[in-house]
Amino acid sequence: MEKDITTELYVLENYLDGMLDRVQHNSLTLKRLQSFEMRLLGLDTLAEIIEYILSETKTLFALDIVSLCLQDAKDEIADYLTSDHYPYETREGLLLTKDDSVFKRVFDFNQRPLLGIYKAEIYSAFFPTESLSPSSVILAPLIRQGRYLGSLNLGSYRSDRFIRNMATDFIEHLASVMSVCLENTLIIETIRRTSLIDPLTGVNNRRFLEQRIEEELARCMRTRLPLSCLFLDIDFFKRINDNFGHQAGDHVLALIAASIKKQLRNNDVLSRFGGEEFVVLLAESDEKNAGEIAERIRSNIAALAVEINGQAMPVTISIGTSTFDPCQASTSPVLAKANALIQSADAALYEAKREGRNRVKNSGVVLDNLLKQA
Ligand SMILES: Nc1nc2c(ncn2[C@@H]2O[C@H](COP(=O)(O)OP(=O)(O)OP(=O)(O)O)[C@@H](O)[C@H]2O)c(=O)[nH]1
Repeated sequence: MEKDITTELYVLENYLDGMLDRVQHNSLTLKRLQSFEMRLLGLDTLAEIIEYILSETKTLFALDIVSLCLQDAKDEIADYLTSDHYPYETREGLLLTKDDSVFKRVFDFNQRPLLGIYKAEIYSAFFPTESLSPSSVILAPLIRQGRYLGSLNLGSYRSDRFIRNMATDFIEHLASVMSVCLENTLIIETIRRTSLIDPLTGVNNRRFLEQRIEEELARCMRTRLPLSCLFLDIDFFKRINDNFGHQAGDHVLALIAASIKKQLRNNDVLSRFGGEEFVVLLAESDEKNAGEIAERIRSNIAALAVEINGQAMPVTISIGTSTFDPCQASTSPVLAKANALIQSADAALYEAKREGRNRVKNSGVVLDNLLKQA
C-alpha cells in the first residue's frame, strides 16, 4: 500500500515537473514572440517586413526552412520591391504568385494552419528553391477580410517536429499579426505611390522625382557609381494640340511616356516633370551610357508611327543629359547636388532645342557646387 502511494507520488511529481517545463518553455516562447511582433509592427516598408519575416522567423522557432508566399495579382508587390531595390526574384524563400488558387486548394477555405509530414505533391510549390526538402511542415495562411494575402511556410528536417493535432496557437497568432502588418503596409505603399503618379501617363510625377533624386544621390555617394539625368521635351507640342486638339495631345503624351519607359531598366526613375517634359534618372550610368540611352529613346520616338483619325502625325523629342560623378563631388548638400543635376540636363536640353530639336545634347559631368558658383 505504502509502496503504491510512493510510486503514485513519484509519477505525479514527474508529471508536474513536465508541466512546469512546458509552462516555462511556453512563457519563454511567448516572450520571444512578443518581442518579435513588436519589432515587426515597427517596420515601415514592405521590403523591410519581408526581409524580417524571412530571416527572423527562422531564429524565433529554431527552424530549418522558412518561406513566404505572397499573392501578387497585379504585380504591385513586385513593383514596390523593385523601386526599393529589393532583389525579390533571387531572395531565397520569397515567392510571388499571381493567383490565389494555390492557397484555396491547399487550405481548402480553412483558415487554420496545415501541418504534418511533408508531401511533395502538396507542399513543393511552397518550398520550391530548397535543395533539401523538409520532413515535416506547417503552413499558416495569411488572410485579411476573407482574402488570401499568402502563406507563411515553416519546415523542419525532423519528421516529428510538426505532427498533426499539435497545438498551433502561437503560429496562428503570429500569422494574424503578419497579415495585419502586410496588409497595412501594402495599403500605405499604394496610397503613397498613387499620390506620386501622374494619372494621364501612369508614370511618376514631379513630387516623386523630388523625393527619389535625393535617395538616388545618397545611394550613388555610397556605391561610388555615377548617376545620370535626362531631361526630355516633346518638340513643337503646341502645334500637335493646335492642329489635332487637346485630346490628341494627351494621347501623344501617354504614347511618349510608354515609349520612354520601354527603353529603361526597372530601377530607373521616369517622371513627368510637367506639361510635355519628362525627367529620367539612370542609376549606375556614366556620361557615355546616358548618351546611348538618350539616343535610343530619341530614335524610337522618331520612328513611332503615330496616327490621329487616320492622319500621320510625326512626333520627335529633344533630350539634354547630365551626369553626377560621386568621385568628383564636393561637400555641398544633397539638395544642391539634385538641383545642379536637373538644371544641367535642362540647360543641355535648351541647347538641343536651339540646335534644331530631335537631338540629344550632353552637358557632361556636373559640378555639384555649380549653384554656389553661379
Ligand atoms: N494635351 C496636353 N497639352 C499639354 C499638357 N500640358 C501642357 N500642354 C501643352 O504643351 C504645350 C507646350 O508648348 P511650348 O512650351 O510652347 O513648347 P513646344 O510647342 O513643345 O515647342 P518646343 O518645346 O520649343 O519644341 C502647350 O501648348 C501646353 O498647353 C497636357 O497635359 N496635355
